[in-house]
Amino acid sequence: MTFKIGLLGLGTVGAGTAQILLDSAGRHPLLQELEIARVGVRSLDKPRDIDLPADILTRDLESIVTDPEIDIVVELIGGLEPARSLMLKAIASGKHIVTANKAAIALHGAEIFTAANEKGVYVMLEAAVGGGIPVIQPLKQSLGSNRIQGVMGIVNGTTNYILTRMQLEGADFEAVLADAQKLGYAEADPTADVDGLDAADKIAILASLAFGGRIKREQVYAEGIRQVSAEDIAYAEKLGFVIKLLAIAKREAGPTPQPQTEIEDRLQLRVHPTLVPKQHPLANVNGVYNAIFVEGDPIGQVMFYGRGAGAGPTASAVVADILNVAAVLKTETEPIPHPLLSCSHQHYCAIAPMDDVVTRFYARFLTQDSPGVIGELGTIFGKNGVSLESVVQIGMRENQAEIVVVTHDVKEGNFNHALAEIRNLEAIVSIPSLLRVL
Ligand SMILES: NC(=O)C1=CN([C@@H]2O[C@H](COP(=O)(O)OP(=O)(O)OC[C@H]3O[C@@H](n4cnc5c(N)ncnc54)[C@H](OP(=O)(O)O)[C@@H]3O)[C@@H](O)[C@H]2O)C=CC1
Ligand SMILES: N[C@@H](CC=O)C(=O)O
Ligand code: NA
Repeated sequence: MTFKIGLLGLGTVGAGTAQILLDSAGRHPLLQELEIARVGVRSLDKPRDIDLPADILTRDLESIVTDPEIDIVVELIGGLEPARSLMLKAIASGKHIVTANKAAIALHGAEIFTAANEKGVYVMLEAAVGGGIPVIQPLKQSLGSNRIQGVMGIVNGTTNYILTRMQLEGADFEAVLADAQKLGYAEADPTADVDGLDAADKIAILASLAFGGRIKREQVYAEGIRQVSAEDIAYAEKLGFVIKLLAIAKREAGPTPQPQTEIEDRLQLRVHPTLVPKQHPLANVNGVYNAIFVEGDPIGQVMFYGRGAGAGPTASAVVADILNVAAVLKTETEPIPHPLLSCSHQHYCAIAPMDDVVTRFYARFLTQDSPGVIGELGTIFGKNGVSLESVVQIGMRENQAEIVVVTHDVKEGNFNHALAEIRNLEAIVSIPSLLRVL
């Protein structure tokens, strides 16, 4: 039996995928039944390292997604359009989809999965989160018996690379970003990565799978790493933390669900730089590596670690998805959505507003060097129900006292009330940093 693949895109991940498909020796035997039938690209003249017959390349991607010969469309062009329309057209033509496109799935997943379920086809997306790290299928299948309490991860390699170098070299964000761009680790337009938008797409997808409901992408709070300074990294280090961009999806403690009832708990969904205790497993995930830390009942804690990007690792996940679909097509005469491969969520998850999120905070204040400032800060925090874990004044910066505070768990709304009052204190010159603490 041969399964015909229509590959949309022959860039980093597309070429990596083609490379695996053309070199099946020593891999799963089912690979020998996969054939790259057609490849859609933007430019036919571009020199390519991959050896494919010229006549299978085309700029007419619509003709691929409607080609009756094609069984599986592999979307690796990226971006929202025409990726979304091409996937929908492929589904309407009865094709199964494999994609690495977290942006299109995070924003248009509901539309795409509804169409796929109506048509009885699969949409597979292992490569969309954590690149080659198996995390989508584990959430769908291997962890299916668990009640998931939280999913939290370092899911953006670019920002982890930048933060790791800032940590090691004591360098500032802008300098490391410029160097990362020169070395090809960060894209020319780094917005989606450094502003946390890529991580927000990914946590929206993970949360949907972990908590069994749809997520409105605009409800994911996203804060990037531009404001993280060398000073904060140094203070964090002294206090026993490293700073990481974490993507967090957490079930807010609610009543234990009764058998047969839907869980109506709210979710926290947020991406922001976070002070992570050095002994936490995520604190030791460095460079371009990604890791996803899951807590479930009864499994407890489990962490998935590896390369979140790059041609080979990402293509590893793409081809695994193709194999999963091919395996199902081989054994089912009439494809019906396989309950562990398809996505049948209907309801939207309730998301807690950020003001209700309970977390610890790190705040750095520059103040006049006058007596009683620490006392005034303490009084305002206390009045607003913010309990302090530590207050340190290590040094002076340009004739101003630098005071660093770490709170105990506090409702974000209460913390913000306290800050509003603190800003009005005469002795406060500025509040250069506010970061959350794990
Ligand atoms: N790169 C990575 O490490 C990772 C990427 N991803 C995701 O994988 C997907 C692909 O990324 P990547 O391989 O890096 O992207 P590239 O930019 O390297 O490749 C994109 C490919 O799509 C083709 N293409 C783009 N737009 C069109 C269009 N409108 N019509 C026809 N062809 C088009 C390009 O054609 P041409 O070659 O002619 O220019 C190119 O072959 C994205 O969704 C990305 O987010 C996910 C995880 C990691
Ligand atoms: N830009 C992403 C790569 C793909 O998901 C990252 O830096 O992690
Ligand atoms: Na993955």
